[in-house]
Amino acid sequence: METLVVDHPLVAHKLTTLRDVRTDSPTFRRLADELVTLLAYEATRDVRVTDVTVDTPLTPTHGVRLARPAPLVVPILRAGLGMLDGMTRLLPTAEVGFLGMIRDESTLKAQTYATRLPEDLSGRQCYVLDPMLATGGTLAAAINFLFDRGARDVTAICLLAAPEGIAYLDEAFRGGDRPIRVVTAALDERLNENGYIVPGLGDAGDRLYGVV
Ligand SMILES: O=P(O)(O)OC[C@H]1O[C@H](OP(=O)(O)OP(=O)(O)O)[C@H](O)[C@@H]1O
Ligand SMILES: O=c1cc[nH]c(=O)[nH]1
Ligand SMILES: [Mg+2]
Repeated sequence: METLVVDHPLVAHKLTTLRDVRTDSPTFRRLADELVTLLAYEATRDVRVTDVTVDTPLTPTHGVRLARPAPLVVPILRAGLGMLDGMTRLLPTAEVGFLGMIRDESTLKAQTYATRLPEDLSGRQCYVLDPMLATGGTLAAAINFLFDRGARDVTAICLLAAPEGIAYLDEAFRGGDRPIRVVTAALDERLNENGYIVPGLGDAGDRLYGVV
């Protein structure tokens, strides 16, 4: 598994305000949206393209367009929804599938409450969106859903990741024949006793959408 921590002053600047406990929901939503676009620029570095010819006003020239089938973007509800617009702005031809997952806060195990994905993902490049990679249980389950349907490779875009979650994914998918990448704005210190990322930013879903 490959992990890329995007090292860029604009990313660090926006992440600092995102972490700030005084940042309100509207600002948090805007920053999450902006951050995902910056992370997506790096995350899509290997997106498949096909060669084309295009006519400029002066002459035909070579170019590329996104290959078919189009990539699939999969936000993990609820918090991952806050990253969808920022991603599709960069990849407008992508299709979108949905996974609804919630972590049981006493066992820290992920439960799936909604699945809306294409049946056949053979050969598809997939981009999973979830702001928080904590224990890694949620993302591992999501990646298994995609691989079970034939996805070719999976890139997860996370605003924050914990070392424990990276290690869990590395172990869970070791020796697999399909690539996995995690692109994140920061690799934080650790998980606390409640499974929250430290220093983190708290509960991403609650900060985006309120406590429900
Ligand atoms: O790596 P893990 O330990 O599995 O934890 C990470 C998950 O926890 C959060 O979702 P949550 O369960 O709070 O659901 P929500 O998006 O509805 O708030 C987060 O958005 C991830 O999906
Ligand atoms: O720190 C964390 C861990 C899991 N989910 C969150 O929203 N935040
Ligand atoms: Mg939550």
